[in-house]
Amino acid sequence: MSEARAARRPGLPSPEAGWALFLDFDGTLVEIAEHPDAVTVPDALPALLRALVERLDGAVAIVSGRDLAGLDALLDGALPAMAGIHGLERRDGQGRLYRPVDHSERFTEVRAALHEFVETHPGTAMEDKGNALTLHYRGAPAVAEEAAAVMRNQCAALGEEFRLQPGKQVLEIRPSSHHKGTVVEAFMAEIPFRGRTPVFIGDDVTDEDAFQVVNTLGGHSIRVGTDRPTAAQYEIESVNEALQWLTSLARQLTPPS
Ligand SMILES: O=P(O)(O)OC[C@H]1O[C@H](O[C@H]2O[C@H](CO)[C@@H](O)[C@H](O)[C@H]2O)[C@H](O)[C@@H](O)[C@@H]1O
Repeated sequence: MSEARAARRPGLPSPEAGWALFLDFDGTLVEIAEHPDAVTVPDALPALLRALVERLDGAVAIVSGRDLAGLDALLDGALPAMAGIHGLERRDGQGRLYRPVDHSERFTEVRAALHEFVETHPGTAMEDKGNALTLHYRGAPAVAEEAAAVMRNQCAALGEEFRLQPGKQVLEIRPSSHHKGTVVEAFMAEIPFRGRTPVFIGDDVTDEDAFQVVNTLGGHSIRVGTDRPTAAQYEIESVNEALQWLTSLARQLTPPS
């Protein structure tokens, strides 16, 4: 999906008990760090997420590019509903796991090429998620164009079933079949999300697919960051602002009696 600019709305939407809340992870709930393993999860975050799950009758999901195992470890298993690798793995509100495709065997040559690239380009790193291969260059920003050329060539060799997903100093090759927009659609077709108003908060290019689906469904899309055009209807400045808003949301929604 392309990045369309949405009509910007002032402030943020007023909390409603009928919301279904979808949250990106890196750059939204935690600050970006030098390396994926170096993120600091705020001490209060797992408890905040559990409170939101309680207040919204379970209709809260993390929708991330990371894998589920990594997210569970970072968030102390706070949430039943989560999607990892941009929807290539998904756990529903009842804890059922979906892994709709398994293309990991298709990556043998790409894996080898990326191993060679990171060995010869200090500061770069490869993240192997099985169904997606990620090349990080935050530690070597000067190689951005070279990294992009390698990833473009490798992705093209795999064919149209695969797409190259850029992100914050990261490039990822993954199947085109699933993205954050299809994740939101899948959750919204199921209890406890069905019939609610979707609200998505994210920061990166990969979140644009979800913003567009949420806009189409009559929900609220919120981007963390103001540095580029976005399909999101609302913008906030920072992770800190996102966490403060979520904290006030949990306070304003009535706890079950
Ligand atoms: O969809 P998200 O939850 O935002 O995940 C997107 C990617 O996040 C991670 O990479 C990003 O965060 C790292 C830690 O702050 C940072 O070092 C890196 O430069 C960022 O691109 C994660 O490692 C990726 O697998 C996710 O796809």
